[in-house]
Amino acid sequence: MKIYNYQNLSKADIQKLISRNVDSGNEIREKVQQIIAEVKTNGDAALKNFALQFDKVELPSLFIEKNKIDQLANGISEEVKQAINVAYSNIKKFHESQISKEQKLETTTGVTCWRESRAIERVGLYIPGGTAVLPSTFLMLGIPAKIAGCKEIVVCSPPQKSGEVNGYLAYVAQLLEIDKIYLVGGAQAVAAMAYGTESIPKVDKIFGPGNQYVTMAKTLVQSTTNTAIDMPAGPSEVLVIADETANPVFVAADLLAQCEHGVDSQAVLVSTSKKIIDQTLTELDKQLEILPRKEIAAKAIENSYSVLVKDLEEAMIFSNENAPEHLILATDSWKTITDKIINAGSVFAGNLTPESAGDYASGTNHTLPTSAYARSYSGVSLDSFIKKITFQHINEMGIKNLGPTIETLAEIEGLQAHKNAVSLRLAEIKE
Ligand SMILES: NC(=O)c1ccc[n+]([C@@H]2O[C@H](COP(=O)([O-])OP(=O)(O)OC[C@H]3O[C@@H](n4cnc5c(N)ncnc54)[C@H](O)[C@@H]3O)[C@@H](O)[C@H]2O)c1
Ligand SMILES: N[C@H](CO)Cc1c[nH]c[nH+]1
Ligand SMILES: [Zn+2]
Repeated sequence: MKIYNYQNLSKADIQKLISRNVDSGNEIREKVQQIIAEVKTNGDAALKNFALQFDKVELPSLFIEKNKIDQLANGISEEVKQAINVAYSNIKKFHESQISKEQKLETTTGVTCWRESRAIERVGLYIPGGTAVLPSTFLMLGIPAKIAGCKEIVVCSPPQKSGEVNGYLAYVAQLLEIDKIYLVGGAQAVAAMAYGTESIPKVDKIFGPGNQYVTMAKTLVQSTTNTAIDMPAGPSEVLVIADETANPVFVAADLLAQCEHGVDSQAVLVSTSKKIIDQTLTELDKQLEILPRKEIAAKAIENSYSVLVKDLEEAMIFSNENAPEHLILATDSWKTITDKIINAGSVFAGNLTPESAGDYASGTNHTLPTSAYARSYSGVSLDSFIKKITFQHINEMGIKNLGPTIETLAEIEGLQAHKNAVSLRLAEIKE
C-alpha cells in the first residue's frame, strides 16, 4: 500500500487519488448497454441466456416461490436464525424511528400547507450474489420497504450453482413475508425491473448495491425509463482516520473488511502518525495471509493507499474531499471532529466501533453511496421508500390575502390564465 504525505500532494494529485471506479474506456457502459437492449427485446429468454453465460446455471424457472423458500430456510441452523433475528430487530427499530409526521402550517391567514407521506408502490430490491451472497442486504432493503408499506416488492438475486438461492436469503424472505425471489443477477436484473419482462414486473424504483455492472445499469435505466434508483452503490470502500490512540490491529482488520468485498473495493488510511501507518501495514500483511478471500482482498489493496497528515483537522479535509462510503474515526478524540464531517455515507466513531457492525447488525443501513457520491446522496433509509406529497387548502380569507400577490407575480411572468384563476375567484367572493 503506497504512503503519501499530504503536504506534498498538489490539488491534481488529490483529485487523482480520490477518483475511483471510473469507466474511462466506456467498456462497462457499452457492455451494460448491450445487456439492457437484449433484455428489453427478448425478456425472459435473455435473462435465461445471461444466467447461463455469467452465472453458469441453466434455469428451468426464473423464480422460486413460497414452498421452495420455506424448504431452503428450514435447512439453516438455529444459531444463524438467531443472529439474523437480532440483526432484523435492530435494523427494524432504527428504521421505525425514522417514521415522522409533519405539522400543517398556515403560511398566510387562511392558507394552509402540509406534506403527507405515501409509500412508493412497486419497488425492486437487488440482492448481490456474485462473489458473496449478502442476506444482510436483503434485511437492509426489505425492512424499510415493509415499514414504508410498499405494495409490491420484487426481489432479484443471482442464481447460485444449485439454480436456487441459499437458505440464508430464503430465511430473510420468510421473515419479511416475501413469497417470491427472482433468480436474476447483474445488469440484466436491473434492466428486467426497469422495463419488465414476461415474468418480472416493472417497478417504480430500484434499490440495492452491486458490482460495477449493476451500478452502471442502475445509472443508465434511470435516465432512459421512469424507474428511479436509490443511488449509485457500487464497490465497497472505507476511509479510516487514525491518530496515535488507534489500534493498528483493529485498523488493519477494518481496511481488510471492505477489501474482501471485491477486487475493485478500496481502503484508505489517513493518519496523523507514521508509526500507526507502519504498524497497520505490517498488521495488514499478517491478517491478509490468513483470509479465505486473500486473493480478492490483495487485489483491492493494490487500489488502496495511506496518507500522512499533520493533524485530525487535515485528515478531515482529505476525508471530505474523498467522500467515502464508510468513514471510521479510529481515535479517542472522535467527538472533536464529528461536526467537521461534510461528506460520508456512514460514520463509525471510536476505536471499538467496527464498520462490520453497520454492515450487519447495529441498526443503520449498509446500502450507501460509493465513488464520492456521498457528496450528494444519503444512504438508504425509510425515506428512500417514501414520496412526500404536498397539499394546500385555501379558504375565503386566504384567497383574499394571497390572491393579489399571485396576480402580480402571474402578470410579471406574462401568464394571464394563471392570473385569471385567482381573479375569477376573488370576483366570485365579492359578489
Ligand atoms: N455500496 C454498498 O452499499 C454495497 C453494499 C454491499 C455490497 N456492495 C458491493 O456490491 C458488489 C457485489 O458484487 P458481486 O460481483 O459480488 O455481486 P453482484 O450481484 O453485484 O454481481 C453479480 C452479477 O454480475 C454479473 N457479472 C459478473 N461478471 C460480469 C461480466 N464480466 N459482464 C457482465 N456482467 C457480469 C453477473 O450477472 C452476476 O450475476 C461488491 O462490489 C460489493 O463491494 C456495495
Ligand atoms: N460493506 C458492504 C457495504 O459496502 C455491506 C456488507 C454486506 N455484507 C458485508 N458487508
Ligand atoms: Zn462489508
